[in-house]
This record gives sequence, C-alpha cells and structure tokens, in this order.
Amino acid sequence: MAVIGSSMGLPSVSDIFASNVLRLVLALLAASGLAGLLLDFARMLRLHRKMPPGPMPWPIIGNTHLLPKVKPWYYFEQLSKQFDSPVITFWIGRNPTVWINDAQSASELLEKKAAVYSSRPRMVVFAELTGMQQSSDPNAKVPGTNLVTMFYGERWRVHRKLTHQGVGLQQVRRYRGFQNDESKVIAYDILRSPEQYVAHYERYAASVVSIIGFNRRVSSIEDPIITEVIAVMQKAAELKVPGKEFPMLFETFPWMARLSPSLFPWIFKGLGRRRRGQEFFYTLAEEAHTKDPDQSCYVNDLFKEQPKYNLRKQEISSLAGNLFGAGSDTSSSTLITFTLACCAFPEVLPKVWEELDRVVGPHRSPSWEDEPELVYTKAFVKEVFRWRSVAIIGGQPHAPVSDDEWNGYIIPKGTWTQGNVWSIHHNEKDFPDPDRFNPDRYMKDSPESRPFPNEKGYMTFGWGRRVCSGQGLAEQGTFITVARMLWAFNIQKALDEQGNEVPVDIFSYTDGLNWRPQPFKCRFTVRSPEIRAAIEREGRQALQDLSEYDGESEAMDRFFKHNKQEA
Ligand code: HEM
Repeated sequence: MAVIGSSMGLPSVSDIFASNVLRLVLALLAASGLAGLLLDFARMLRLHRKMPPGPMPWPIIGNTHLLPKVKPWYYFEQLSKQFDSPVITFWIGRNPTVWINDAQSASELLEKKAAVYSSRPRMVVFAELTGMQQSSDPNAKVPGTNLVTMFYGERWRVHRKLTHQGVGLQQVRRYRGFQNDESKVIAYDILRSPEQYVAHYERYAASVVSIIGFNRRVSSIEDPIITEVIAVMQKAAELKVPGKEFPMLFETFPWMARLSPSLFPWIFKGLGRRRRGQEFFYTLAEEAHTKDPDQSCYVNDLFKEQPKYNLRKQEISSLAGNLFGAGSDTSSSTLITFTLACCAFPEVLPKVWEELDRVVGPHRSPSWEDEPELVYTKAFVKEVFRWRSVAIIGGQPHAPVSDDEWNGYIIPKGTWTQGNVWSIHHNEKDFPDPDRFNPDRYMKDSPESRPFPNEKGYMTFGWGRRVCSGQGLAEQGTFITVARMLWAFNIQKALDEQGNEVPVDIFSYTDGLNWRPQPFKCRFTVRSPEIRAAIEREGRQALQDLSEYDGESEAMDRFFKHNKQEA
C-alpha cells in the first residue's frame, strides 16, 4: 500500500516521519525559546521590583519604546518627578539602567561609595566593537586599551596614574604660562575676526592639549585636528546617547556583535573611522618622540614609561588621544556656552565689570595672581559650569563592582549607572529658577546661595574615582579665559539689518552627551580704547612667546590627505 501511495503522489511513511520530527523540533525550539523568554522576563520583573522605581519593562525591549528621539535627560528628569524618587530605573532592552537625578543621591552613591561605583558597565559597541576592550587585567586575553571605558582594576590604575603625570592637579600649574598665552590669542583673534569666535575657542582648546601632549601648538583654525577631530567627537557623543540611534540591539543581545560586520554597515563604517583615529594618535606621538626625544612633553614621558608598564602601541595612542578626545571639545563647548549666557543675560555683566575694572584696570588683562580678589568672576565661572554643563549626563556611565543598596532598593553589580547632570543642576531646591544664569547663587552671603553636597557647588566633572582627570586643567583654563573675555568685551546679541537684536535661544543645544549651543551669531564690542591696546599688545607678545611650539606635522598631513582620498 505504501508503495502504491507513493507512486500516486501521496507522502511515504518516511516522509511523514521526517516532517513530524521537523515539526517536533520546531515546536521544541519554540517552546524552549518561549520558556527562555518567560524566564528572562521573570528575571526582569524580579529586578524591577527590587531596583529603584521606574516604568514597567516589557519583555526583550524593556522601556526602549518610551525613549525620546533625542535629549533623554529631560525625560529622565520628568520620570524622577513622576516616580517621586531621585534615583530611577529605566530598562534599555533587557538591561536595567539607573539614573541619578539629584545632587544628594549622586553624592551618596558616586562619592561616598566611590569604591563601589568605580567601574564602567560592559559597553559592547563603544568598547568591544571599537577594539578598545574593557578588561583591567593586564594578563587578559584581550586587555583594555582606554581608561575612559576600562573596568576598574589594575590596568585602569596604571592609565589613570600616567594620565595624572600629564594633566594631574600637580602638573597643570606648570602649563599656566602657555595656557594664558593661548587665551590671550583668543582675545586678539576675536578682535580681528569676531564672527569666527567658535573656531577661535576650538583652536585654543586643541592647542593647549597639543602643546602638553606633543610640544606642538595648533596655530590655525584650519588645522585638521580642529576641523576633523572635534567633528568626530561631536558625532561620537551623539551616538553614545540612549535614543533613536543608540545601537541598543548589540547591548541587549551581545552575541549579535559576533555576526558579520557586513550585516550592519552603517555602524561599522563609523567604528572603522574610530580605529583609524587610534592609529593616528600613535603616529603623532611617534613623530613627536622621534623629532626630539629629550623635549619635555607628555608623549615623551609615555615612551619613557613604556618598558616599565609594558605599554602597547594602542595604549600609548589612547593615552595621547584622550587629551584631544576628552579635553578639546569639552573645553571649547564650555566657552561657547559662556558666550551664549552673556548674550541671553546681559543684566549680569555690569557687576562683573565693576570687579574686573577695580582689580585689574584697563591697561593689562586679568592674571592668575588676580584670582583671589576676583570673587564675583569666580562665581561667574562656576555658574558657567553649572548652567549648561557640557557633559550633560556626566560623561560615561559608572557601574558598581558589587551589588549595592540604596534606600532599601538593590542596584546589581555592573548596572549602567548614570548621573543626570541636567537634572542635578536643574533642581529648584538647590538652584532656584535654574534656567536663569545667575552667578549670585555662588556668592556666600547671597540669599540665592544654597548648600550643596560638595565644596565646588557643581558636579560638572563627574564623581569619585572616575572624576575627570583633566578637571584642574579645564577649570584653570576656563577661569583665565572667561575672566579675560569679560574684561575685554561686551558680548551681546547680534543685530539684524534693521539694527534690532537677534534673539538667542537658551534651549537650542546639540543632541550629544557633550552638548554645545547650536550656532548663533553674537557681537563682541571692545570695552575701551585702552583695553583694545592691551589686547593687541598682549596678543602679539603671546604669539611671539608661543612661537617655540610652532611646527608642522607631516604625519598629520599624510593622515588627513589619505582620509580625504578614501572619502
Ligand atoms: C570643561 C572641560 C571638561 C569637562 C566638563 C569634563 C567632564 C568629564 C566628565 C563628566 C567625565 C566623566 C567622569 C565620571 O565618570 O564620573 C570625564 C572623564 C574624563 N576626562 Fe574630562 N572633562 C573636561 C576636560 C577634560 C580635559 C581637559 C581632559 C584631559 C586633558 C579630560 C580627561 C578626562 C579623562 C581621561 C576622563 C576619564 C576618567 C576615567 O574614566 O577614569 N577632561 N570628564
């Protein structure tokens, strides 16, 4: 019968058996997939109950569907109010992330328990796929390369120590001379081409770290280190923000990262650029070292330390590159924010001018020695750091090295823990009328001053053991530059063709985790003929003094020419 059936086009017994087996296998696969999903969702629900409050997660996608397209820090501030808790949990895919929204909780968790919150979470895209890796174990199969993303541990300590040898608090006083000179050049440049003020700030910031790192100044706003590197940093900072473009899939299902890169060309194209960037900084370092191995600069120190710490090529590259990556976009964006604040809040200027005119006068610009007497100017600088902090979600996330507890809630080991600096600096309780730029809140006896959990009164540079390595350099440079710009110019809104002021928007910022104001026009008017003469005299002298750092980089020319050809 079976033979007859088969010859008539009916399935044979073996066919029926095979298709039943296939169905069974498929059913088993589906059942085990479903069981896995249910188990995973049960894990999510269990954690949801134990962790700080937040919206109910869905299986697999968590709360991802709730994420706004851009600037999620506003949304997390709202969530914190909605759940009446300064610390909230938000599920990005299958992973819980914790967002800290006020200064007291940030201080309790990230400062007082600095030893616990000293690590970084696993970052599949930004550390593993870029080839940087995160292990802090020097004997790991694939050790970490960059201190910014490295897990807390032995290798991270070596990188942190080396970075501090370059830009630590003890070191940065030595840089005051050329940092001050580069800041004088900003004022001189703005006098001559005020419409390019952003490029002047960027040149200044890049030049300071370039002298520290490579003993070579960045003398032109056309230098590719500005036009290319800062642009790449801005793009990378946008991608790192959880939102529409955040490569959530890889973080949620890390195994996907092992699939062929050709399946995700849009992501891997960007990562390729980043890899080339890593080679680029090594080439620059090697060039500076070969030119003058005895010259005192950071990369020469790194080459000296290389045998002691067994530094790999990629590590030298990342240590040198971090000066630009972490230090140039952040410092220049802070100065752009300062300029916006002057345009939007002209009423704060007369008080700071009164102090600068009294302490400094019109015949020379402010100096480091004036600092103790420039009390209001220092309050002004603090308010610049607070008002629109550049690292608006505190840079990279922290992660606890062991399970932790906060207010009876659990925060498991390795949890992505982010200080929402926007919310921290925008809290009415600590900073009444927070969108108003108001240096008075940093004056001790002012009725607008409020207690804060740290002495500085802001959390712009992060927390605990991962606090910004370049904080001293950035604070000292921002102080001298803001003081000089305030002394030199009346910075105002631009005028249109009819002579009316063009309004500025204090909410119009870029979307990256290092944000800056969207381009806006403004007016720089020198405050007096005596001040103009002083800016010109000091600017010329500064350029002369800085000429010892002038020089071309063939490696850089080659790299950017090659890149242009490839593009
Ligand atoms: C206004 C300027 C700057 C701001 C607002 C800023 C802010 C930050 C923030 C918020 C972090 C993360 C801290 C944390 O995880 O708790 C950070 C880390 C870091 N910053 Fe800065 N930064 C600035 C300038 C600089 C400069 C000039 C350098 C070096 C030349 C630098 C080097 C670093 C490094 C190496 C890290 C990683 C530290 C680690 O993970 O251990 N930064 N910065």
